[in-house]
Amino acid sequence: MHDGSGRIVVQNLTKNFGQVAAVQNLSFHVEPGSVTGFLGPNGAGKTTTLRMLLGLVAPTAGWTTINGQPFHRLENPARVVGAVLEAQGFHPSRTARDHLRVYCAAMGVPEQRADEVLNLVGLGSAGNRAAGGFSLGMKQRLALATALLGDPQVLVLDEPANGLDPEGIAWLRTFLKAFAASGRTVLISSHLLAEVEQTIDHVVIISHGQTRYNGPLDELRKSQQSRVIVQPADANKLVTALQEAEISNVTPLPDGKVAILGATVQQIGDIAAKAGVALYGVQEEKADLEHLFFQLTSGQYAAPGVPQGGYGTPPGGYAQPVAQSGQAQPGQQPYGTPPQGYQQPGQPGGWGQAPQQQGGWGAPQQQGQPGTPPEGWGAQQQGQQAGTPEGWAAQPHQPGGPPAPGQAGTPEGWAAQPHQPGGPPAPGQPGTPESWAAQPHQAGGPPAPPHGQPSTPPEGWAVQPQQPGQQPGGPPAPGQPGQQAGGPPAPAQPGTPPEGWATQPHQPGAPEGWAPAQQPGQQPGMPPAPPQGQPGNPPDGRAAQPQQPGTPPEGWGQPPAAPPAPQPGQPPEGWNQQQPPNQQPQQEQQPGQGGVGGNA
Ligand SMILES: Nc1ncnc2c1ncn2[C@@H]1O[C@H](COP(=O)(O)OP(=O)(O)OP(=O)(O)O)[C@@H](O)[C@H]1O
Repeated sequence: MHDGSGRIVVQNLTKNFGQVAAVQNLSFHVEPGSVTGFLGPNGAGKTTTLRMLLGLVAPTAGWTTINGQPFHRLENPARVVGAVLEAQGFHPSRTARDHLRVYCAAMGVPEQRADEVLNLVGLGSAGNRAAGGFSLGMKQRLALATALLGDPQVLVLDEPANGLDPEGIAWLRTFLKAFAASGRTVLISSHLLAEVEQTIDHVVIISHGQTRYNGPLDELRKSQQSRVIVQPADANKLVTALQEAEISNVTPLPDGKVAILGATVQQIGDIAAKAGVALYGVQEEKADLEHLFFQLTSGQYAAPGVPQGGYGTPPGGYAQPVAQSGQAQPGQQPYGTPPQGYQQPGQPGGWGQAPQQQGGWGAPQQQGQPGTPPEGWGAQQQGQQAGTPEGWAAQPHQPGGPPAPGQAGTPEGWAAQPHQPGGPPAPGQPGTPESWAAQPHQAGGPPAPPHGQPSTPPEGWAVQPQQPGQQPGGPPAPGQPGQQAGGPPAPAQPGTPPEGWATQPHQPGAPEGWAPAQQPGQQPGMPPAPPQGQPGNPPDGRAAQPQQPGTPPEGWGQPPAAPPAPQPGQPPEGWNQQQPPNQQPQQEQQPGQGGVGGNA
């Protein structure tokens, strides 16, 4: 259940990689209806922050929510968040259309959605081309198309303009503005303010993992005073006259000119005239946001010669983003026209339009009712979600696996059986399947433990004995580098299953040689089933309750009733002081199940 707000909250977020403090006590909000730029120089901590937001990396401290929920607790993530962290990993020989069809199948959206999003991002005419031959900019578009498949409410894009040509950047700008104008939320990162300046309304600037500015871009602009440079006949006389007029921020320059802050051209002209000083030239220098960006972020890998100071200080404090009101409804705003280069001939409709709601998958997002079990806690514990690609919805998996995208048999790399939740990546890629993003928590499964807090566990989670490889106070054993959240850890050795993954006969869709060590009878995403013949013998820590239609299966207690949506500054739902009833204690999690997949 989530509050449907489209709001992103990052609160006191901290991430240390050993001695490297990648993110330090970062807090900001991103509101729907606007495009927020997440800016900082290389190594500032942007990607790490986004990875924590998407449940790919466990924070050392603090928390993040989308729609009032940690990512791993979103019931239908791909309908809520579309994310692109890197536009890589496409199967090189798979066509763009087939790439998207694979995701359509797993998400349970109609196949024609693949063509819709191809057209939307201007790749309509390239749908039959193998993604391996795509340029970087085309890969960016394909990654964006993948993120849009679920018609998400929130878009999170890491350096989306990377590789785009000027026309592509202009198109992306129009697209994102229209997307936000339809009442949705857009968060884009960049290390170049100039690249996104015309796209964003709000800006969060970080450096060294810390917030330097958070607020409307206009306020940042206004905070910068213009500087007036004059060339007087007598610089000393003018400086004296200006100081007598209480304009004290006056700097004589080596070339005889005078730089003045805090006065208009007209004021300076009047004072000069009164003092009898001729002016041979007057030049007003408008505040340069790029310059300010350097000021705010200088010091972190700053190159020599980076301009320093001179334009006044940025506004004090960190302004809170302003909530938008009177926003347009989704679908109201056209997204503009993609560049001609990738336009699908003969397809005037379908793009230039906001994503349309479509029956079956485009219906308004279901809002759970307080006091009712969250989706997936019904009598049927079917439809557990496979590991989730970036921007994927936690849609029930198709029985028998995803349909073949235009090929006989199963799509390459896909198992012809329900995917194991949190199981090995499917699409035939060693390590990570293309564009897969985190889906740590399985819909309908026991809530995954929230990210750890330093020294104290997240509220609502009892202190559990530390697991091997687990961060102190953190979530269950972290994965290996290259692991996708929701997926298995990357094997340490080729051919060796990662810890917690038993070597088993190869299963279709699973990386060769290893398979999740799932217990017999265990439901995907659920704790081990009670032993046969022992009805009512629930897993440890779960209350035995008679099964009712529409209630959790036998042996499962009622899920906790949803408390009110968290307020800013408050921890998200489920982070209560007490361990919620029926939530699986951390040490009971099965390997590869639930849990945050990123390397903590
Ligand atoms: N898995 C990791 N292990 C160790 N250090 C890491 C890891 N991931 C990130 N870091 C470090 O954390 C810091 C922040 O990195 P991050 O990638 O978040 O920065 P960024 O702002 O996205 O940079 P860029 O603009 O270059 O992409 C860097 O010092 C980086 O080296």
